[in-house]
Amino acid sequence: MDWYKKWFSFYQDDEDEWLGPTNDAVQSKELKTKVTYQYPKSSTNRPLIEKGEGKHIMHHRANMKEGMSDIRDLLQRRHEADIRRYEKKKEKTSSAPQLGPTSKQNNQASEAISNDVHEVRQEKIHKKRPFHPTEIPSPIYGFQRRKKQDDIIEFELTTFERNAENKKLSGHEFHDDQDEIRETVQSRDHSNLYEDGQEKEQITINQLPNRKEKTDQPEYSQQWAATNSQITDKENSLSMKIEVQTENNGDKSTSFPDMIQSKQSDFDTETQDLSSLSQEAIGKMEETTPEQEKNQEINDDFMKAERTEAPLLTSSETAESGEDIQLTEWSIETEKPENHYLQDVPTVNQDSKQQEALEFEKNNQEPVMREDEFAKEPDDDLNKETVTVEELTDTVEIDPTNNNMEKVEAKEIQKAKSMNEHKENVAKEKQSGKRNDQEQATKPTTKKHLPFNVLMLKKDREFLKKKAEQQIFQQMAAAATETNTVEEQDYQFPSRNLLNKFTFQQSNDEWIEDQKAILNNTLRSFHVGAKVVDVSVGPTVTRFELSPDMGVKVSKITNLTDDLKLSLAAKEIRIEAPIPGKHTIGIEVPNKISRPVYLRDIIDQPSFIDANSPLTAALGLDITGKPIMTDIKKMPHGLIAGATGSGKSVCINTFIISLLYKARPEEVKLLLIDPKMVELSPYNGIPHLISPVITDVKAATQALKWAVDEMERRYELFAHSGVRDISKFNEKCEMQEQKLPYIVIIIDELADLMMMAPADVEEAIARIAQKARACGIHLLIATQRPSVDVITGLIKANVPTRIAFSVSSQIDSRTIIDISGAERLLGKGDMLFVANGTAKPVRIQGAFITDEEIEKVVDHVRTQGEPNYLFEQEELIKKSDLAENDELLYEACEYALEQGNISTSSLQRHFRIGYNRAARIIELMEEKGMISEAKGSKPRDVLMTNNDLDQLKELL
Ligand SMILES: Nc1ncnc2c1ncn2[C@@H]1O[C@H](COP(=O)(O)OP(=O)(O)OP(=O)(O)O)[C@@H](O)[C@H]1O
Repeated sequence: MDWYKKWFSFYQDDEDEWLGPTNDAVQSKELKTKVTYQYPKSSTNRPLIEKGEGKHIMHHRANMKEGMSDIRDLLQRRHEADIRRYEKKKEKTSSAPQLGPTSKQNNQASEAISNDVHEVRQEKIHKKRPFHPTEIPSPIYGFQRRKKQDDIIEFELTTFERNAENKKLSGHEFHDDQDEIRETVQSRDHSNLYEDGQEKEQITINQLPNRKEKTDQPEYSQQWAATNSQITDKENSLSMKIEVQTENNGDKSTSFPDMIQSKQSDFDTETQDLSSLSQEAIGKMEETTPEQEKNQEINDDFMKAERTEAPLLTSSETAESGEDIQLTEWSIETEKPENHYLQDVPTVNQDSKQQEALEFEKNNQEPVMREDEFAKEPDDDLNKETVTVEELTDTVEIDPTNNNMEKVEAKEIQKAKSMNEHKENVAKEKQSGKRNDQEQATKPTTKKHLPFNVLMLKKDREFLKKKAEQQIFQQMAAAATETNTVEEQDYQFPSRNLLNKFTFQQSNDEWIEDQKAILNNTLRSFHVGAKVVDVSVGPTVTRFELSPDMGVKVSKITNLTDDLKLSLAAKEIRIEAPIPGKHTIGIEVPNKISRPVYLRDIIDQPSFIDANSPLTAALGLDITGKPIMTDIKKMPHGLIAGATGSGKSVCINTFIISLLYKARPEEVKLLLIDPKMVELSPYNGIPHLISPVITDVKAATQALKWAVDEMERRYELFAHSGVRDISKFNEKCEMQEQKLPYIVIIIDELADLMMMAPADVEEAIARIAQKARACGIHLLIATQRPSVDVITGLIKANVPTRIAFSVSSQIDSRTIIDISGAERLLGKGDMLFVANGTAKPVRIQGAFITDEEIEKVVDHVRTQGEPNYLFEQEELIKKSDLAENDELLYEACEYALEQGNISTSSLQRHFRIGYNRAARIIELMEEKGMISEAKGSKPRDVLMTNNDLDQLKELL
């Protein structure tokens, strides 16, 4: 058997794949192979080399050695050729620069040699693939590199560009046709793709009416319905294929020229395109069926269609591009009677449907995009479409078998679905974009505007803020314009006859003479040299003016207050020593019969009528009977304080009614805050109001904050306008509607506000009192508790005008007007008025107004216009609640709902916040009824539901 082994081993070197019986020689070779190609020791996983591969490598090595010797020879020859060429060149430079035939031959020979060498080298190098330690083979692809996607994309892009160019040249609406077919098929549910073939047939019939039904081939319809969008892509691919075949054949025969001509006369070109597309889609679908025989038949059909293309092209002479060829050939195939798959299919509403498709196409035409921008800026969807076309082309040609076809079709279905979704999105975007066609027309290119500065600097923020505020001011001015113009035209001041007028004539001459005599006698009895020189009879008080002798101290007289009071038998006397501007000391004795002061008495006065300021307010009559009125602009803020029942509310009413008699709604706006809820409520609905009368303390606080913001806005406006105050600003305004109204904020009871939110209220009042004068915002604060915790030093220091009604103690009087005297007032409108800039108070009997009078005036004013409220109380309350809430409140509630219970410590841990904040959040949650009360050391129960959480989210 040795000869047999020798003979066998002789062939073993050449037969790489031979695996014969084992012998020593073979084993030794295999061992050598293993030793030679053992991988270096490392932790890296290496692919195993099988025995057969080792033999391959050995064989390649042997071949490589031979190849290397060849390469060496070729290199040597090439080197020699180079040397000869170099010498030739040298000779040329020295002699005539002409290339003789020999040099050309040499060059050609050398190039041929070099090419041979290069080929051989490439071949050998390709065969040789030595192990490279740094190169880790892929577990899937091994050493073979994965095909780069870029190449595919490049190819696809070039294909797309070519298609786009062809479309541009042909002017056909092929893309729209595809879209239409795709959209009609997309309306079907893709989830039942492989369930009922009959249903899919119906889909095909309904959506593409000119397509012929084929009931004996349900799988074709299934594929058609499943690959709705890919059908058109396949059409493209097949058309491309047929184009190539057409070019190669060069022989284009006409199988059905008559039928083509008849159909061309029936439909226009675009309709034919549409029908041909859909028909070809079915043809394509049929081509992708699992039956190979039918595939062959379909291929035959395509070949026939290809042959029928030639006369149409030659006759029309308009189809210049490949796309045209493609479209036309599908239209021919649609009507082809030889296609036995389509013979029995009836035509359903062909004319009407095609007409609809044509109209739809015309309506959605975008010639500018198609002609100019289509080729320049290809859409992504078109790109994707082209991708699918190429992919489908490959799959159709490569996988003719049934199993492969099914797999490919499944992949195609997935791709088609994804592409359909993309198409839908693109279609929606296009529809929305069509609304702004004109705007887009002004933008020839869709270049993105890239901001050069992406950081928002502080300067930028300030600029934007100022810009926004200016816009707000302009909007406010515009809003005021609308309301003011109407109000100015319609507003009429209330008549003075709406107020009661009483004539009170009473002679107290005897009583005055008696009181005068009593005073003189009393002073004489106390050995004080002074006598009554003048008597001033006021509405409630008569003032006797004493003129002290020389050397008599004023204090001597003032110390006799109680003695005089006793002798006069007066309820209360007040000594004003000395009377400002006089050499006399006044002793104010209450009248025996006091006379009320009505508002009409003040309003009827020429001084009030002639007053220019819209903020003129009537106060009352002084001791001498002189009407006293004040200008709120000059106050500029007032504090009204007095005991209960002293007449504060009446005083405020007279202020408001006076303003209604002097100011138009566009001139003065009122912000009424009435925690007592009943004092100022009659004024609801008048056009002078900024908001309805605010009765809630929280809303009042927010309203004061709004006033502060308004003050700040106005000052910024003045700064922009270059004026210092509101009067100058209003003078500068050319139009009435641009003028700013004065704002009078009246708080009837400050004590309530100070009890609820002392810090916020005091801060707001202080800020308004400090700055708001120039911007036309004025405060009138009334309180019945003139204690230092209500009228704080901060408020007092910024409210210069004080009105003190009767108080119970001298301390309260000092709190209000910094001097005593208010404790000696008689009440019922008896007041001490300390005007801005004056040190001495003036005793005034405040004007009185009845509720009926108020009602009449308010009714009249209400008829003059509707109020234009800037905000409602509810909004303010909501805002206040929001301000009180913590930012983490909602998240904390959510967390509590998830956990089922909540505690301060768990909030601290979860949100990483401090104890104070966590405890405040817990309190807020408890206050809102979200969680239970404290249960000692145990966590609180959660009482809220998901609905509560949703409501809380809406509120926040
Ligand atoms: N100027 C006035 N002339 C005559 N009577 C007056 C005058 N002012 C108040 N009165 C009388 O005093 C009463 C109480 O007045 P008013 O309600 O203004 O007091 P008040 O200080 O507001 O009390 P409260 O703080 O409790 O509301 C009025 O009903 C009225 O009869």
